[in-house]
Amino acid sequence: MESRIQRVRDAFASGRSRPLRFRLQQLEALRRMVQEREKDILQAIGADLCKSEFNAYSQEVITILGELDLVLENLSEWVTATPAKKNLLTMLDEAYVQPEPLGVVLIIGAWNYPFVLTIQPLIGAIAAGNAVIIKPSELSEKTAQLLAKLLPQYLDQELYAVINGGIPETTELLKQRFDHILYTGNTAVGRIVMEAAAKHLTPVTLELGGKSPCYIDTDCDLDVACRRITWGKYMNCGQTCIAPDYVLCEPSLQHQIVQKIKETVKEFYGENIKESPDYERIINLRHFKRILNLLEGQKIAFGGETDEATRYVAPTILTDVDPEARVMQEEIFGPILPIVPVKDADEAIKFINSREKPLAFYIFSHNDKLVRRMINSTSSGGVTANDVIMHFTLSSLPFGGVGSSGMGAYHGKYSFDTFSHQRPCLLKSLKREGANKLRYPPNSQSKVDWAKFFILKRFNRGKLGLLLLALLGIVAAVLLKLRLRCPVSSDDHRSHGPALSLRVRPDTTEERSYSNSWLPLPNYSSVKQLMNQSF
Ligand SMILES: NC(=O)c1ccc[n+]([C@@H]2O[C@H](COP(=O)([O-])OP(=O)(O)OC[C@H]3O[C@@H](n4cnc5c(N)ncnc54)[C@H](O)[C@@H]3O)[C@@H](O)[C@H]2O)c1
Ligand SMILES: O=CCCCCCCCCCCCCCCCCCCCCC(=O)O
Repeated sequence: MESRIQRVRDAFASGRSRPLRFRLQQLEALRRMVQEREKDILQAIGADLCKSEFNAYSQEVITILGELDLVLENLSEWVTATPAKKNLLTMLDEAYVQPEPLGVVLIIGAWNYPFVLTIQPLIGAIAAGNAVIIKPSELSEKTAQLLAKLLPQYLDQELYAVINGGIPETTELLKQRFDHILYTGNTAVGRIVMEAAAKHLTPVTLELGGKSPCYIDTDCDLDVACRRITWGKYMNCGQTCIAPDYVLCEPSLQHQIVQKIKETVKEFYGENIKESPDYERIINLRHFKRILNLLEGQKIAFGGETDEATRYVAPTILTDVDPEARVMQEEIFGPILPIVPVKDADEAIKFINSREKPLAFYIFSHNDKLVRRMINSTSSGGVTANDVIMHFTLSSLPFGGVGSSGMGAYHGKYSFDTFSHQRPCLLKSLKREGANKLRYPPNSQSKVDWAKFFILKRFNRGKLGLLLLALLGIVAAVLLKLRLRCPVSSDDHRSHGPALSLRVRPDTTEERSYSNSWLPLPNYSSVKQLMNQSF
């Protein structure tokens, strides 16, 4: 494994992943791969998650094609250095921020959207000029195998490698040094990844999970709310990181919500849900049993049927759920929707804030003020009002968690930024050494005053800076002229001195040794008077 990673590192060191043209070529090749091998991709996802080709295409492939289009269209702009604002000290220099690749990036994917969760970060990492190692989830085995087969056929084989394996391989992988790790998966493993990364001081982006609450207000179109919640909760059999985990609502709404979701489930999946091509299955037996355990002792208002042989769990709703119940302690990641009654929106806010910060928060209400109040009084990775999941699809929004739901973000330009170092560059000339004496020892109050002026002074309008510089130039010229006409001795260069007291060319060797950057230094307070409050 070490030698495999070393090959990727050597390829990065060759510098060929950096030029814009190369990055665009690789991304175009990736797009070709998705288009030419679409059938294989849909079949692999389908086999892993019992997913129809339509669902695999709309939930995974569309996102990737959209991301590729966006990056190919904008990358030339993103790689361009951004000029930085300058202060008086650097007015004549060049200052800019240049994004540069980080190096070798490790992407660890999860099984629930096995294509999107590896390829979307890969797009960002390539766009930013990095070399990449991808470790797909071993639980979505078919997609993992397909990625290992396809990517080398389309991308530079040395720069971008797929390493497959389970916990032992990932553990081994995490012992190596990377320049960034993006991990998607559960919070417990997120800690393991961060700990391993800390040994090498490797920065991490952790895309984790959590219990995403959904508040339904009484002032709300319940029909629409329940349709959207049904879609987002039962899509992929509830195995979506940003699925609404549970509903908070006033007790009077509970019954109506159950009825409306029940009707929608029938509309979406038909009388026999098991037969519906749109309804997926639980990934494996371990997760199936875990979900079954969550039902124990709960009031099932709808659904609840299960079939171990096919890992089928029906769309299920639990009512009057006790906040202390097990189903309210861990992320459900399955098609079970608990409803926890709360008195009002304030109680819902308190409830949310008393728990770990979720990955998503959903609010359904006609009341725009309430929506904004709830957003402002809670914290979560992302928020969508009057819908669910959809913030994931907007690549102009950063996607990521906060607190225990993760750190860092990606998607669109945010991916590019995540995998880039924003390198500050200041290009000075070797001229104007005279002016630089202000920062060289020995220091004095006058120098401090000047430094304060140059660094702290704020100007209301941009052009005033230039005007000030011109004015300073004039002042310096006048002072220089004065000095030439009447050289005055100042024996204490640390004193403030009277107005317009001037430094003279040093006489002693000792003085010369620190003064070879000699220039007249006007007294700050006198010049300040000249400039005074006009800026
Ligand atoms: N924030 C997001 O974008 C996002 C997306 C999808 C899933 N998730 C979250 O992920 C969780 C579900 O995924 P999962 O964790 O079951 O996926 P998983 O089992 O596929 O694990 C994720 C990755 O971690 C690796 N891994 C597992 N155990 C490990 C260990 N002990 N040491 C090192 N590596 C290890 C796996 O090989 C895999 O590549 C949920 O909590 C869900 O909310 C988050
Ligand atoms: O587990 C974590 C990763 C989550 C991945 C989730 C992927 C989900 C992708 C969903 C894609 C849905 C695509 C639907 C596209 C068509 C929708 C058209 C809606 C029009 C809406 C118009 C409006 O005004 O709202």
